[in-house]
Amino acid sequence: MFEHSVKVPRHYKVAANIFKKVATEGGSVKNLLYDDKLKHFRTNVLYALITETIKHATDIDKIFENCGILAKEQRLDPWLAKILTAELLFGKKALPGKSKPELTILSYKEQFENFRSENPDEVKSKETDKGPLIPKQTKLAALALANLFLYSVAMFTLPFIAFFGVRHVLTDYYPVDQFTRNVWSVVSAVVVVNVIIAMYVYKAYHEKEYDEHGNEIDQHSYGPHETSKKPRYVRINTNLLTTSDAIRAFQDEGYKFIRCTSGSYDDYLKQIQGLTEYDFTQDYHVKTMFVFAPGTKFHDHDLYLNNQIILQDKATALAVHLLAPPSGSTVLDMCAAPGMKTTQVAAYLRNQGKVYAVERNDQRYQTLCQLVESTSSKCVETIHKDVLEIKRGDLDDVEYVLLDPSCSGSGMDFSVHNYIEDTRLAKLTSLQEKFLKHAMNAFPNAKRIVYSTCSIFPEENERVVTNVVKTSRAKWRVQDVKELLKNQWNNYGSGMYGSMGTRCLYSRPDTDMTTGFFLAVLDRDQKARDDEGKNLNIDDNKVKSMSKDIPNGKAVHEAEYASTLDEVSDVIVKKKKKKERIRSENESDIKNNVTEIESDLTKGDVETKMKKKHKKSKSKDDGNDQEFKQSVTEEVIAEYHQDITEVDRSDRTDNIETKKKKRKKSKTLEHDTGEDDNSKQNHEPEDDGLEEPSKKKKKKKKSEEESTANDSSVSNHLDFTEDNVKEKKKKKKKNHLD
Ligand SMILES: C[S@@+](CC[C@H](N)C(=O)[O-])C[C@H]1O[C@@H](n2cnc3c(N)ncnc32)[C@H](O)[C@@H]1O
Repeated sequence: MFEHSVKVPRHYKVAANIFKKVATEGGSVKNLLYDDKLKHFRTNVLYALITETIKHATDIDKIFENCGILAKEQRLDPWLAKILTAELLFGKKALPGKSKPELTILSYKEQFENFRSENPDEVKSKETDKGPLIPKQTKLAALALANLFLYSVAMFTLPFIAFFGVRHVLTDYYPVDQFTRNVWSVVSAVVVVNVIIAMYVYKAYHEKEYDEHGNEIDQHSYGPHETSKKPRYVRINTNLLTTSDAIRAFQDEGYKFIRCTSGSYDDYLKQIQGLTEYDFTQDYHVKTMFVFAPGTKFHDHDLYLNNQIILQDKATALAVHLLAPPSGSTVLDMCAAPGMKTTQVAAYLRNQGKVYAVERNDQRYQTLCQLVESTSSKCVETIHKDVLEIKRGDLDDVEYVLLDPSCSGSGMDFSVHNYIEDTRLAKLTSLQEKFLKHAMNAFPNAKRIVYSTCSIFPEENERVVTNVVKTSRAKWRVQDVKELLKNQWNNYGSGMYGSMGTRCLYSRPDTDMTTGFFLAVLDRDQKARDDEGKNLNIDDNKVKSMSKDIPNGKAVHEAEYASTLDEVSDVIVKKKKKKERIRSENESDIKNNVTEIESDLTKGDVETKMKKKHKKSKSKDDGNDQEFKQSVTEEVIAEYHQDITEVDRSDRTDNIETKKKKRKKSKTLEHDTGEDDNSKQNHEPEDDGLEEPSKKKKKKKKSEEESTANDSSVSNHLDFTEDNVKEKKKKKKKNHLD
């Protein structure tokens, strides 16, 4: 049954019109295809279809005559009928749609076939299917050899001609000595040799690439470092176009939609390797993404120019796929420009919710804004800022974090980036760790972080993740992507970094047919989140007010704190004991112990201890030696702060010494500034944060101050405790005066 509403694919109609013009008015197919109206059609597909029809026109006429199809099917356009028949019998051997003309031709298929087999002499088309006498590749090879021959002839003749020519001219026309004559002759020969070499190099540089079938590979349709094997991935911007409309539009242009027939990722990989230039299929994981044959052009395509489709690699799209923020949620893209993932998140959220897209670099920020605007990513709020300056309390509503920091880009083309200086790599990894720590600490309601890079160096990947997660006091867990992708993936992180490494994903050009990419999914431990929430309720405002009074979490120098000396010392002793106990326990218990330690410093405990110590100190303070009291207070408070920091550090499973060394090293490296990295996703230079020393020094100082004040929950806790101590002291002083 045909459906009246189903239209004939547009490229068949266009082909029929051109075929009719060529047949009735004359003219060349190529010229007729150079029509601006056809710019978004795949002209090579149209060309192939029309020439195939012309080639078999006599055979088709005979077949039609024999079947009487045109007499029986009065409403069937004969030109279209011939195009469709050529496609069915000599082209793709199938008709994709369910339009009336297609179904009519299909209903005659058997008769057509019978006639062909019964009249092999009349219909010779099968033989002509064998293709040209000399294959395209052979022609190309012959051309290349001829070129080479030409250059070698030039190389062995022209320098001699130059040498003897100049010598002859100088001898006959210019009275110069023999030495000068020889010099000029040799110079001219050398110049000619170099000119020939330069021409050869220039030609080689601009040489077109051909695939194994001899078809030209369009180098502009790939990214700067993409290999010819990589398919063309097209993401549908579902803010502007539905996937079903996209499928229809591609079909209208002559592409055949190939459905993935089996349930496994491996079968899908086999399938996409066999895609012809006429086919496309849906990506196995990201359902809003379609896969076309390598080299498929889209840069002039209307859908691309209208931002309805985005040319984005599949691997990078996995980051958002695995972040999986539900519609309505709040997402932070920490390093957003040019905005591929930002706009993908917006589409994923169906523009419901919020996406904060942060970018530091001026120019890249402009690009980000443009892409956000043009893709109609309405739920995105762009923020032009260094993301490390966004502090706890600034974006507390963030639930999902996308962290795609600057990296070496080694995944874009291994051959180009397989060498990276150790110092540069160290600088990058130090920054990447800093970003990840910040993602973990500055957004109290964040549930999931996806950390990704387009690097294939484990130092920027598994090592960053394991180093940082180990210090997160069991608050964050690396999720197993194998489970998340239901076992339908093949490349994972290295076991060298333990199970955390193997839970991460790699996407590899040779096996996954994408750019090289890494990603890790980190989920906040639910219990830690609840605890954090409680802490936040208590001290959120206090932290803010204290941060003004107590810059950088340093000790407070108030004289009235004197009488808390002993009390604070008690706390320190207790904390030291706990610290020892924590060290001896295994990793899974660390969280509970830390909570225990923290509870030692809660308001109630401190209050009770203060009351006790107040009595003691009152008797000691009878001498009213305020100066002495003040200096000792300062000493003890400083000791108290140092101790808390120590406990915090020792709680971590990392070796504290190594960590200190690392910190020291990374600080030095930050001062050793490096040049800006070049973005692989955009032509603008990517701000990788490795900038000049003077700027960096200032920024480093600033960010150190901020990170001390904001980075860890311990410093919040510290502020909170100090706040209570201060309050208690005020009360105590008041009582004392009374
Ligand atoms: C790998 S690119 C991000 C690509 C982006 N996620 C996408 O999919 O289109 C890294 C970006 O982070 C930006 N960046 C580097 N340091 C930053 C910082 N401290 N704050 C905000 N953005 C930063 C760089 O300028 C660069 O644009």
